[in-house]
Amino acid sequence: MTEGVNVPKSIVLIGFMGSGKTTVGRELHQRLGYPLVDMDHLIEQRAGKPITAIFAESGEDAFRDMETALLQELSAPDAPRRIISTGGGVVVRPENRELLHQLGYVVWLHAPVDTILERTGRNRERPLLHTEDPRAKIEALLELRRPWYQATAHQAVDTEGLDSSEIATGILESARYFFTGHV
Ligand SMILES: Nc1ncnc2c1ncn2[C@@H]1O[C@H](COP(=O)(O)OP(=O)(O)O)[C@@H](O)[C@H]1O
Ligand SMILES: O=C(O)C1=C[C@@H](OP(=O)(O)O)[C@@H](O)[C@H](O)C1
Ligand SMILES: [Mg+2]
Repeated sequence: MTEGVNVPKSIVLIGFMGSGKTTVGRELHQRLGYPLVDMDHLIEQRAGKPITAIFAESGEDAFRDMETALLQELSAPDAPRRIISTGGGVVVRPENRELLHQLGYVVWLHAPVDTILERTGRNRERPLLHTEDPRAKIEALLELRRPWYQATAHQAVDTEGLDSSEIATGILESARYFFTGHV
């Protein structure tokens, strides 16, 4: 059997909190019509509570277990082609990085720290940034995670100064080559 024949490749968005994964995922979903899975939203829906409550009541490890279980589910051989928006910490586990890479065309959205700080400051949805010094936390996590984003992604996109429509167009232009094999 030719490798990958029964595993339709999805478009997978990775990157730090506030890089635009949820927003660009919606844009790609609208353009392509592929089903959208926003992992955070699905986890919240299934748990019946927001991520802040999952972290507070069960801890970060329990949330990471939910992410890994969901990635395994999304990797089923009969899965449809999808748009998948991940949470920013999905790359911390090596088994997740492997699963992400197998799932399809992986795009790393990134943005400067000031932009991340501004975008994530708009609400209190991200428990890891409920700290005295969110900038220092962002810088420390970015330092740790950057190599994992880089190693997992097929494409990196600097989102600074671009709106979600422009970002989606850039992704689709490059994804075309990945899916068709033609340059
Ligand atoms: N390219 C962009 N330009 C300006 N604002 C953006 C962009 N992408 C996302 N945002 C805004 O930044 C915030 C975080 O975006 P979101 O899509 O939730 O990021 P993520 O899912 O990566 O954490 C939201 O308020 C969103 O509207
Ligand atoms: O970076 C992280 O570890 C997290 C990112 C969040 O998703 P977004 O990247 O969509 O904000 C969410 O999964 C959770 O708060 C943990
Ligand atoms: Mg998101």
